[in-house]
Amino acid sequence: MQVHVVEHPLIAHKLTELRRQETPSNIFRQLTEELVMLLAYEATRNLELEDVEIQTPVTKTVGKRVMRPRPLVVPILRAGLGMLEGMVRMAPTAEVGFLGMARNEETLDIVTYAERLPADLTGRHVFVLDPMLATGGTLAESINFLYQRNARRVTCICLLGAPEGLARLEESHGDVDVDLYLASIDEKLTDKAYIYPGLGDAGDRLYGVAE
Ligand SMILES: O=P(O)(O)OC[C@H]1O[C@H](OP(=O)(O)OP(=O)(O)O)[C@H](O)[C@@H]1O
Ligand SMILES: O=c1cc[nH]c(=O)[nH]1
Ligand SMILES: [Mg+2]
Repeated sequence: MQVHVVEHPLIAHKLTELRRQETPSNIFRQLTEELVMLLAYEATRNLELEDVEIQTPVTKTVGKRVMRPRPLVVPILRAGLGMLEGMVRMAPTAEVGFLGMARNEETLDIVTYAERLPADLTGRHVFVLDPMLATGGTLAESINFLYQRNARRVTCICLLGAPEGLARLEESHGDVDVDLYLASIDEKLTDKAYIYPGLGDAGDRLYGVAE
């Protein structure tokens, strides 16, 4: 797995505002979208291109477009949904699939409660969106799900990661080419498996308290 922490003054500034406990949901959603756009610029750097012939007002010429099959963006519900709009604005040819996963906060087990993905992902470059990589259980489970559908190239975009989660991802998925882009690797996990210093529960901060 290749890990990329994207260092940029705008990312550092926006991330600090996102972490603040007093940042309200509407601003939290806006900052999340902006951060994803900045991360997506880096995370899509290696998208493959193909030639396309076009007509400008002056002449015919050969330009570039993102190679087919189209990239697939997969937000992990709920919190990953907050990253979707920024991502598809940056990658307009992408298709979107959905995975719904929730971490049981007592056992930390992952429940997959929804899926709407193509049956065969052979040859697709898949971009997984989830703001938080804590224990790594959710992302490991998502990559495993995509692997079962024949995906072999997966780029994960997260806002925050914990060292424990990164270590867990490093151990798995030898057969999948995984790139991970993050705005920050935080210090550690708390005893309740929250990212420290973190930003709290991303899903709740985006959408309100679950249950
Ligand atoms: O690395 P892990 O330990 O698996 O934890 C990370 C997961 O926890 C959060 O989702 P949550 O389960 O809270 O669901 P939600 O998005 O619906 O709030 C977050 O968005 C990740 O998906
Ligand atoms: O810090 C954390 C850990 C898991 N999920 C979150 O939303 N936040
Ligand atoms: Mg949550």
